[in-house]
Amino acid sequence: MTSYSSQPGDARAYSEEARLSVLASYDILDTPPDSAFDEITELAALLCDTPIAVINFVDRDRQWFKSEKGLGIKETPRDISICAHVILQSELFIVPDTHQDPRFVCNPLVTQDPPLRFYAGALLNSPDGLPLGTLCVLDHRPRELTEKQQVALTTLANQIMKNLELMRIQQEQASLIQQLQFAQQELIHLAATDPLTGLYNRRAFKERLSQEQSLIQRGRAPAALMLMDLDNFKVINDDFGHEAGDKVIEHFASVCKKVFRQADVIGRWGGEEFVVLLPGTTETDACQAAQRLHQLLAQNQIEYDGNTALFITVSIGLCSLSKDCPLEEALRLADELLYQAKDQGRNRTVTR
Ligand SMILES: Nc1nc2c(ncn2[C@@H]2O[C@H](COP(=O)(O)OP(=O)(O)OP(=O)(O)O)[C@@H](O)[C@H]2O)c(=O)[nH]1
Repeated sequence: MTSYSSQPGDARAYSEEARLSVLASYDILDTPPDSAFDEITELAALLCDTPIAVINFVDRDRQWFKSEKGLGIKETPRDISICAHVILQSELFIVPDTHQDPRFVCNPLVTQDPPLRFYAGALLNSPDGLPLGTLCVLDHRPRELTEKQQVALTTLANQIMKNLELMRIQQEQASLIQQLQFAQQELIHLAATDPLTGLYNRRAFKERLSQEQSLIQRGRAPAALMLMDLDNFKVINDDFGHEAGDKVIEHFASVCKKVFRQADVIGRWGGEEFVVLLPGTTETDACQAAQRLHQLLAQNQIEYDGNTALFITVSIGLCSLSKDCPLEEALRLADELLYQAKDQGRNRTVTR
């Protein structure tokens, strides 16, 4: 770690890495112009009666100007920065005539035409005392600042830091609000999701179903509704254990996700019972989707425990959700049709 100290005898000593890390925490470097800062440079130039005023931050290898009046550049290398000297001081830094100061007489900003002859910089100190940059005023002629002008420059520098602090707090608040919104979305998602399958849970599915019914009552095309129950599921649990049963449920959910369309809503009704809402779908079309599901289940075995292959089948009751057959009636009907499918030997879809 580099430890910078100003001139021998100057008390100011700090870790340059710590200073740079505090500067980075304000996230101010390379930000667009901001009238809140431009107004301060304007005021500094006015109060100190100088043609040039600058708010700058001293980065690792450069000084970057957040706001400048009368200079016409956005940054300079740090090695020709006068402000880089200021951050090694603890007071207001004034160079009445750069031509008389051996530290700056060869500085390109001083030898250029027109030269910078006068410099006064007030430190921008972080709350824990680390110098981040300066508010400085410059002139093309040698001169002094009155005591009042010195107080004004220092006060404006303090105002800049208060402004920066406020901006940082606002950024932190915005980021906290974003995190809260994200967590809220996550909670809403979790509250609506069955943890084992990632499908809608019964409560969320019912809510979606009611929405669909309201839309249908207002003229939207009827939807199809399927109630599905895995066949002889108890045997799987009994023969292979609950873990195998859970694996089967996950497998069934993933096959459903492949079979049904994006617009269809698949839910876990409870245990080994599932529901699907197919908006704007006729019973005939829904029946074809159900047949695809039966086929895909027949074609895809479930590998369990390395050497066990399980096949599953499902029984389905399928009906329409329409103006004439509202929600509760449709659910009752689908349940009745599902039982018929079981009675007729399972692994089938029964419609009215
Ligand atoms: N592993 C596991 N088993 C579950 C879960 N939910 C319900 N079950 C079990 O699923 C089995 C359902 O059995 P039954 O209602 O007799 O139905 P079935 O064996 O599928 O027979 P049919 O429906 O007549 O074909 C019960 O043993 C439940 O304990 C679950 O989340 N995981």
